[in-house]
Amino acid sequence: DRLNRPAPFPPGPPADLLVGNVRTFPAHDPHLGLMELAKKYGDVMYFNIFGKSVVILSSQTAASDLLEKRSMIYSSRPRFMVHEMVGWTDMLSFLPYGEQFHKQRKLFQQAFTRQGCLAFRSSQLSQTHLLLKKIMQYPARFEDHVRRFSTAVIMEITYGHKVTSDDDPYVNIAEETNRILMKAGHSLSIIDFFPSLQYLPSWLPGNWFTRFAEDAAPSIRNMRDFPFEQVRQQMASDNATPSFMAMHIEELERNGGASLEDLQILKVASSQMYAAGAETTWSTILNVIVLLLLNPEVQHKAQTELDGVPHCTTADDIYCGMYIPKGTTVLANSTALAMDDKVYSNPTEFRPERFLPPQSEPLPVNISFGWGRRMCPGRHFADASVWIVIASLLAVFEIAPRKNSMGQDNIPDVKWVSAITRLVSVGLLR
Ligand code: HEM
Repeated sequence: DRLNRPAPFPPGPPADLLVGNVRTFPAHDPHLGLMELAKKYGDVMYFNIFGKSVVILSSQTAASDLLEKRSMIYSSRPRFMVHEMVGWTDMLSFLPYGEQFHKQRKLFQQAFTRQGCLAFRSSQLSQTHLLLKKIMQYPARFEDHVRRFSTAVIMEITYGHKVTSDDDPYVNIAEETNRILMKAGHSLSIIDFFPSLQYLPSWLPGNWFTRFAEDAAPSIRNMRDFPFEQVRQQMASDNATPSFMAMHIEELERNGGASLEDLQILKVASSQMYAAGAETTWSTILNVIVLLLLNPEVQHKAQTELDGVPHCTTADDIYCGMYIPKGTTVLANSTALAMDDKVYSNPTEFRPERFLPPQSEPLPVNISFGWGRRMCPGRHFADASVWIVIASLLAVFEIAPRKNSMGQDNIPDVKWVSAITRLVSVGLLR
């Protein structure tokens, strides 16, 4: 096999005979473990996990060279069996590079251009006002208010639905889907390596994925069908509020009618909006609040960005003399990129002015929003949500720890947990 390879694999820890790097791939806090390993093995590291190739990129140069400049062949996604079992493979985030990917991505790109996002500004502003009011009334529950803000904005722009109560059917359905998404995760599980395990009966101990798939499928169908039916009914009775879904249905009808396939793609793309846009936005806002509160001791613990969403290659490639085979899972480790002291001076220090002249350190746009043809299509919208909320909070409130009975600052013990993003664990700030 080694003789047939056009170049050696990138360097990486030694592999065991059958299982490859299963023992040497960091299992806990992989973003930190991989950052350590990169010091020894370099910016482009190779792992073999049960025969599957995984490449970890640990510098902005390598990530940009491959995921941006060669995005023609680095823009697919690895297959996740758990997603296939719950019927989730048609969601843009998980689609392999190809026709379906282009169709769905186009819906996002049409709606979320820098200019197009202005249509959503009034919803972002009115929800921000509501957020400020809620924080004023119940400051101890600010995490709940921020979560509610992100969800409400997404529901309003996607379906034209205004969230008015804590027991909102759209929110309940969306939170149920979020729970499923968090459980399914973005990482490979044992059935990705041994797909036949999916056919084992669900009662078998350890076979959580079959039971999970059975439980999750109805919620996912509901998340797609319920809001769609509501918008269709509102459009039929002429009282639909402008939204991503209504806008695309109108456009399809103007262009000669919507086929069942068009409508299915639209339903899936709309339901993806909550999955991709809610937690990412609230965790970014909460992390900034916590950084402002705790500055300067603990900031290095926070990672507002995703730990990285895996890409997958669709052709063999050679990079700097290293062979990266077709079908390799390629992941840029955001933590290693953000903490690179060749790019950022004292990277663990929370110093936002580092991005302004005279230092003008590079903005971490790709670290936060991803790369090449898979870069986050909601980035202009998300950027505006975070900016409006943080600027408004700073204008109205002072973010400071509460005092204890002795009048001293009660510094909370903040922990970050891994979900879609790494986020402040809910409840710890109360
Ligand atoms: C602060 C908030 C957000 C952050 C940090 C964020 C970050 C990301 C990242 C890192 C990716 C993966 C890119 C890659 O594979 O290279 C992604 C994908 C995606 N994001 Fe966002 N995002 C945010 C908000 C949003 C919002 C509000 C929406 C929708 C309105 C959205 C829609 C999507 C979609 C649909 C994808 C999948 C794209 C694809 O696979 O082609 N995101 N996002």
